[in-house]
Amino acid sequence: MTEDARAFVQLQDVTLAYGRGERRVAALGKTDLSIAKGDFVALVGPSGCGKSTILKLVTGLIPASSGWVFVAGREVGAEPVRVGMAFQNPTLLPWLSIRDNVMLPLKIVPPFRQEFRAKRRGEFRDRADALLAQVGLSGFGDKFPWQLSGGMLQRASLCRALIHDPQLLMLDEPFGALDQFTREELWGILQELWMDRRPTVLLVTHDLKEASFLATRVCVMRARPGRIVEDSFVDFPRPRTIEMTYEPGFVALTQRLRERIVSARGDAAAADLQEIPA
Ligand SMILES: Nc1ncnc2c1ncn2[C@@H]1O[C@H](COP(=O)(O)OP(=O)(O)OP(=O)(O)O)[C@@H](O)[C@H]1O
Repeated sequence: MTEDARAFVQLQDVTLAYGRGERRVAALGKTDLSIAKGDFVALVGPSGCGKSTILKLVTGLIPASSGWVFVAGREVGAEPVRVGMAFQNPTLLPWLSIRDNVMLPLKIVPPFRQEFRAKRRGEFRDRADALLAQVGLSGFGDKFPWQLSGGMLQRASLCRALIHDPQLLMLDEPFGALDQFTREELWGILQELWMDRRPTVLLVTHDLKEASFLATRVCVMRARPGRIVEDSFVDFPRPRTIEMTYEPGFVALTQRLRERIVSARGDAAAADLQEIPA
């Protein structure tokens, strides 16, 4: 094992199988992935190729079947790392106001939790309101989740993911349930938040335009077993705009990613056929 000292997240020779015996599913074949601090990496690929599995391994939710996962220079789980998460479903607590939902990580995560009682009506409240304003939700802090639209809830969910200045931001299809206009608006907001704070981001998405707009690197995966088959740098200047997504270079990138995914699907199907005895 050789650890990459510059990497903030590193998967080395990692494999992951769910279940045992007849129920065993080889979700991730031998995988290496190195992500520098402050990088924004998107994982794309067909359903079931192991994208969410990589997120779970990096957050330490599941242990690797073999290999090593390092975060911040230590084996995952050895040292607490501040992680922020957002999913397709915003999962805000219905009985809390939007502001209290956003402040939730400050109540739970050290070192903030020790100061929560003292600062919840002052500094922490201001911090939540400033973030809500940055995503266009000024004045909505006292509302409850049922009073907001899907796009507004997802903005609040991004605030909750970022309130405790996470070192790692894990996003699993955060905009998957939104209409195209709201989604594009939120790409701009997420890009701005990332440029301001520079957490290390891992984004899982099925939307190749979203991956190319937001990420500095796009990793294409294939299924059965899951592996990374291509790792592309995206060097369009920032801040990126929606207009840029219609430019030839951008369109060519998304087309190439699409072709790579389609051909990887073919490879996977061929691998499956080889595994079936004649
Ligand atoms: N808890 C589990 N138990 C058994 N198999 C699982 C479990 N979680 C995932 N799998 C299987 O592991 C493989 C990879 O799943 P994973 O959720 O990582 O894929 P994904 O690329 O995120 O898929 P999607 O794009 O559909 O969300 C799939 O074949 C899936 O069915």
